[in-house]
Amino acid sequence: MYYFIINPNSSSGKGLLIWKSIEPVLKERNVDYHPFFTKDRESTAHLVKRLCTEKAPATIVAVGGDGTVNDVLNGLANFENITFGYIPSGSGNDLARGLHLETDPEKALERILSPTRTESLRIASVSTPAFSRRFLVSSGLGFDAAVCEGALHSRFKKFLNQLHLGKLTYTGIALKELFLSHCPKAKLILDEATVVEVPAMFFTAAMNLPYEGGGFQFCPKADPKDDRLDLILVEKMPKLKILCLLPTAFFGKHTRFHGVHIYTFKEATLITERPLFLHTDGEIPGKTMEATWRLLSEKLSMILE
Ligand SMILES: Nc1ncnc2c1ncn2[C@@H]1O[C@H](COP(=O)(O)OP(=O)(O)OP(=O)(O)O)[C@@H](O)[C@H]1O
Repeated sequence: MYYFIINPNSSSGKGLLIWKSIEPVLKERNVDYHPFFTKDRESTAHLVKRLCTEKAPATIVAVGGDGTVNDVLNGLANFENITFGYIPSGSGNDLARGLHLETDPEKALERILSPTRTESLRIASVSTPAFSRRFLVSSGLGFDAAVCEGALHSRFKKFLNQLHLGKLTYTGIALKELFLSHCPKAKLILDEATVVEVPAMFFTAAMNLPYEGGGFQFCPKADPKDDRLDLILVEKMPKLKILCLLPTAFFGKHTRFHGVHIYTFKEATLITERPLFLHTDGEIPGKTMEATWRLLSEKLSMILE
């Protein structure tokens, strides 16, 4: 049985249009399926948890952006009896980019119905004193999360999405945040062994896949099939230098800049001198002064081709 979890409002309504274009294929092919439309983060996770416990074995298919996948991931249980498929309909689409997934909805559906490659992917979590969330793509603290927070409330996002220029939302907000950003003192502890003191931190992101923020290849070697997470830490640097650095990150060439550090780890804790926004796959669960990222033992069986 296929359970489709559809965020109709992903990418300003594109999710619903995509669903309307693929549902006739399911009917035509007499596929056993059940659609659910999401409302918000909590109810999606709750629904997925119920499906995993009551309906497994099953294939759960998310139709939405990276945030919708994150909401589904946070409800998943009974991993060994669940197969996961994804039809991308977001504006950032870093999950699809990182896994080289098909983005054409009908072709993506075809792959899910007749898969030729399903792989076990590592998933990760972030814990703060106030909350915990799983993530599949990345989770960051500082500038990248402030950009996500800005995009969630952007008046221009809908307009730009309609012009298929959703990525520009992030670029515009990134420029604004760059000039507003204050870089706090921070301490990074890697695998309970290495301590890195950072006099002024621009942002830090733990990454399971190479891209975040709509195509920034911040950790080019991040791989959800290996046993480690990658982490990028960018120190405070002149704003002009950041403006030169960010475009190079689209090609993963930013790592040559002085002040950019890449680490790999199984567990890392970041402590900052004041609360900063934290994101998980582009969604903002809150602000925190302390975050611990770690790889989880559960593996997600995901249809890739
Ligand atoms: N029916 C709904 N209406 C409005 N918002 C919803 C609905 N269902 C879920 N959401 C919210 O949408 C968020 C996820 O959006 P998603 O990331 O999938 O799309 P997007 O923001 O358009 O894409 P991207 O992250 O790629 O920019 C969820 O965290 C949830 O809070």
